[in-house]
Amino acid sequence: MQLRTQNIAFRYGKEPWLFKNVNFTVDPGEIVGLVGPSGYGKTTFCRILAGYEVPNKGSVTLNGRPIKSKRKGYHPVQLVFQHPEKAINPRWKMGKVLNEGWQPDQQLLDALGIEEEWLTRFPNELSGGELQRFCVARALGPDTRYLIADEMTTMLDAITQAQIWKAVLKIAEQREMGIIVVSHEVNLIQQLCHRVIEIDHLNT
Ligand SMILES: Nc1ncnc2c1ncn2[C@@H]1O[C@H](COP(=O)(O)OP(=O)(O)OP(=O)(O)O)[C@@H](O)[C@H]1O
Repeated sequence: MQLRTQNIAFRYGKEPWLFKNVNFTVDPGEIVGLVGPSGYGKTTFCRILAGYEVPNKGSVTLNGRPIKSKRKGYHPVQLVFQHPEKAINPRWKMGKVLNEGWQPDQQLLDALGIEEEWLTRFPNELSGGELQRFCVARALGPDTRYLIADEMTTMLDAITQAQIWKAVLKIAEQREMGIIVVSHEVNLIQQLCHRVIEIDHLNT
């Protein structure tokens, strides 16, 4: 199930083009780094892959079929970004947040260090790192074929970062899930990725 963009171009409204003619592929089980200066469109590109934005031109396909919009059911390309507090309904208790798209099993909760007592709390009663574990669990449903980690662990301490990546990599290997890692942390990218693409080079 290859994830592929063909000749995609995108701009916000009448702003200048952020990118044009982008051809990009990720294979199942592959871990690809996406790096580049701030403001060059990495997050926007990820949002297109995950169906949150529609490109002005070109197509995004999974296994040769056009990818559906985020609004229509569980999306096979899941995006986890830097700010979990913006991705979680503040009025829901964490148990409900966790089971929004699927029901993660105890093994995954343990691997991500999610504690039972957190499930009855509201999001504002947890730390950013604790909340991010829920966002990761939520994104790892059985129908996830690709995970996009957009600065996913940037705000976390080294131990939490390692714990989360260990759990994610194990699942990715078991399921042949592809991962796109966006990060400004060179060490993290070097450690995790099979290949690295610079956003500048997406256009060439
Ligand atoms: N909703 C929006 N409407 C208009 N312009 C936007 C919108 N979202 C982002 N932009 C602009 O598009 C450009 C690319 O933003 P994007 O967040 O994709 O970059 P990035 O490479 O991920 O940056 P960073 O590394 O800082 O996260 C920026 O100039 C940004 O200001």
